[in-house]
Amino acid sequence: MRSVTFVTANTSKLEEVKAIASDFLEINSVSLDLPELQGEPEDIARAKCKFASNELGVPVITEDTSLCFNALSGLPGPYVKWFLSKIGLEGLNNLLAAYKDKTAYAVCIFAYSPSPSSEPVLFIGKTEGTIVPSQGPSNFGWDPIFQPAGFKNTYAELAKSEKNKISHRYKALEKLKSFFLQFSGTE
Ligand SMILES: O=c1nc[nH]c2c1ncn2[C@H]1C[C@H](O)[C@@H](COP(=O)(O)OP(=O)(O)OP(=O)(O)O)O1
Ligand SMILES: [Mg+2]
Repeated sequence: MRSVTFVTANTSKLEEVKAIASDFLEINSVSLDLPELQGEPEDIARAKCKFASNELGVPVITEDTSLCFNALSGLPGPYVKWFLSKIGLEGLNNLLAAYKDKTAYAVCIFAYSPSPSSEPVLFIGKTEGTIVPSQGPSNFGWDPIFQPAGFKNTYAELAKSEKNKISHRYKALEKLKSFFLQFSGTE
């Protein structure tokens, strides 16, 4: 089985990635607080991966997650971590108070780099949903306020196994899986 190092400081991410990808990937993990640019999510994801690759010199994957509100043209997007830590789940809800449109989408961008000299390859997964008042356990980020389309529950209220079948992270990892299967045995 292919082995990669997932570089992240977020243990909830690591847990989900292991649950979703362990059948096709041997995942080592390193916790580094990777610098994150400002800009488009793809550029942030690429830069994060390059930094990790240069630091470690082994095949790495990194991941950057955005939560995008349609009424706000995609904000807070990749900056949701800072919004969450400053204004919390209620503050995120309040950002939409002036708008009828409460729809949002979660985006996960995995980046893979086999070596420091390689350009990272990106795998993007997106799940549509709605922003709702906090419901369910506050174990992982903005899970209690994101209700995926077609569900009556938030990510936080779904069983982990259910979230992992429909999530932005799952969809991105499916693409990573196809890529690794296509190139199995080569780099
Ligand atoms: O499925 C998710 N469900 C709920 N919340 C989530 C999810 N996935 C990421 N999150 C949170 C974590 C952080 O507040 C922000 C993304 O920021 P992001 O930079 O990608 O994550 P991070 O800094 O925690 O870890 P890392 O070391 O991999 O950069 O959204
Ligand atoms: Mg981060």
